[in-house]
Amino acid sequence: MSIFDPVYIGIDEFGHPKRVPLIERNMLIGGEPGSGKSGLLNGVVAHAALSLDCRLCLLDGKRVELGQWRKCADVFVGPDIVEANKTLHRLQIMMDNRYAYLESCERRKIKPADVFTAYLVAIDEIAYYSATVGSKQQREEFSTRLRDLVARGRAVGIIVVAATQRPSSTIIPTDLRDLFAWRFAGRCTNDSSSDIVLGHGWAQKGWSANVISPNNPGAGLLIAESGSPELVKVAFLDDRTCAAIAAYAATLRATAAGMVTPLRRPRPRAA
Ligand SMILES: Nc1ncnc2c1ncn2[C@@H]1O[C@H](COP(=O)(O)OP(=O)(O)OP(=O)(O)O)[C@@H](O)[C@H]1O
Repeated sequence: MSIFDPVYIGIDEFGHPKRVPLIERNMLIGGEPGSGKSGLLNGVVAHAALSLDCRLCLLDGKRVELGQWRKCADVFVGPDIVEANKTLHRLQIMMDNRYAYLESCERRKIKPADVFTAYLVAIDEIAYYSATVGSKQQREEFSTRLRDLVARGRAVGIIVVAATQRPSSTIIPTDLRDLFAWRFAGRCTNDSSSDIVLGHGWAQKGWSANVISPNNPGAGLLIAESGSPELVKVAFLDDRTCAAIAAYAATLRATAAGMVTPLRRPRPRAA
């Protein structure tokens, strides 16, 4: 698999597979607790983990939402704001170096099989780092660094996929929201939370994630940069499936890095 391939996320209203291109794009996932955000986030991380042309950087304040992918990741940050800020800073330095390289080659963006690898930066619960833990200064530092990565990372292969169960204007200001090419709103507690994820005015036009049944987790409205929302049901990977994919992806990665010998088929015996 490749991170340049569209990522399978579930099915649309007609039952057709829904795939979204993620390279050179970011994704925002919002919705109330239990609406199915982790399902989508895990599906995206699974695709990236199985893509050897993508490296993973995971931030998860709860540790357990993305914890299973730890063995496939370059970096895993738990509930530690200092580590989270350090990690985003390192990504910014890498981003600047990549831009310097592109400039020197007179190129504008990453291409398949490039000299540098794409990075998926997956964050479960932006609000944990941007509004809950640490000092005001540390939270602001996190928000500023994240905004920079979302704004400038795309062309150099840095893909940010971030989830929040608190879609409010303080957590996701409009100017940050608009930088996410893909936005998914699982069930939201009111029209205004739904608009904060999808964009202002969609609830008034009849597109509100507030009308999604609480008994239908994984269903939500997906919108692309310049499109209209569409109803999708995201795929759900249970714990066992995630663990199995993560173990397989970790072996693939170790094999590609030459750390373990690939399993060979036994040779047929001579007659
Ligand atoms: N696509 C789906 N199909 C069927 N069931 C689902 C789907 N997505 C989620 N669920 C069910 O809903 C439960 C909650 O989903 P999930 O953990 O993804 O929600 P969440 O929005 O991430 O919640 P939280 O914000 O509390 O982390 C899951 O444990 C699962 O049982």
